Amino acid sequence: MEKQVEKIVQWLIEQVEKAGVNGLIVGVSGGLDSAVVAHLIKRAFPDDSLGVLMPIHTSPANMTHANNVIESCGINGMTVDLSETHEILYSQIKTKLNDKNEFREKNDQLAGANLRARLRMSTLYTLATNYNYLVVGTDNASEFYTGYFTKYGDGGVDILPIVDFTKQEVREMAAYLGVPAEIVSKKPSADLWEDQTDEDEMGTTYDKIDAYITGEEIPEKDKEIIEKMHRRTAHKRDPLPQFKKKK
Ligand SMILES: Nc1ncnc2c1ncn2[C@@H]1O[C@H](COP(=O)(O)OP(=O)(O)OC[C@H]2O[C@@H]([n+]3cccc(C(=O)O)c3)[C@H](O)[C@@H]2O)[C@@H](O)[C@H]1O
Ligand SMILES: Nc1ncnc2c1ncn2[C@@H]1O[C@H](COP(=O)(O)OP(=O)(O)OP(=O)(O)O)[C@@H](O)[C@H]1O
Ligand SMILES: [Mg+2]
Repeated sequence: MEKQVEKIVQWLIEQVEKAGVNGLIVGVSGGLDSAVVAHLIKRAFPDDSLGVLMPIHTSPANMTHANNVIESCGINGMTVDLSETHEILYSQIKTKLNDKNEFREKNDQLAGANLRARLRMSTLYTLATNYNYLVVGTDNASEFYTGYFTKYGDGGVDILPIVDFTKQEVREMAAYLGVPAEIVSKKPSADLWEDQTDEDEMGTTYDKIDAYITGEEIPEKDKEIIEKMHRRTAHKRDPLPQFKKKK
């Protein structure tokens, strides 16, 4: 693990040099993936790394976890509360839709949730411009394969240091890096609505996804769920479709 971490840290330094910027920034949620990334970027840039807490009606427990991450790695921290911004923008959009009688209740939760992720992305890029930093993504291999992220939300980033590691590998890396134990053992959640857990929403487990993408056999039912997610989200990984004047 030590070698692996050293390699990632070196890679982060190279990315910053190549881009000609000053450092790195990440959103810190109190979850596992961002805890690992915060620790990694602090190692790469002790004086030029920033972890940003962006609560949107976030639970006190998650805020405590996020603050514990900032403390455990000693990274510079900042909190930008987006609760009111989210409320104002989403209710303005909903008012417009309701005026036209076109508001679709069944898409309400997902639309509001994806807006959270995109407000966080906008906040990170605003800060990145200020400091001349790159925005670091927290996607792991399991999330990337299944497309379990918001396009241009938490998926809207400059570099992906842990995208080649399964959730289990990220958990092992977290323990090695000194991420607080309660975060290492916590259930993965996008916190996009109350009591959301990734595994409930996906209908399969990270253990199964990890096993599948590393070539192990898993039950047919889980294979189908994972392959369906992978197919449905291909557009998030592929280059943008571009109309060409000439073929
Ligand atoms: N074939 C296609 N070609 C090009 N674009 C296509 C497309 N199909 C949809 N689209 C576009 O993509 C949009 C749908 O994608 P997207 O907006 O991402 O939304 P979608 O994939 O529907 O939802 C995001 C999922 O990621 C999960 N998530 C989000 C954020 C964080 C985390 C976490 O683990 O922390 C998880 C969330 O719980 C939810 O299940 C559509 O509204 C449309 O604009
Ligand atoms: N409240 C928040 N404040 C700051 N960033 C956030 C917040 N919520 C989500 N994010 C950003 O969105 C990313 C995607 O969330 P995701 O839940 O996949 O990762 P995580 O919370 O770090 O780990 P886990 O998947 O184990 O919950 C986070 O890693 C973080 O960068
Ligand atoms: Mg989370």
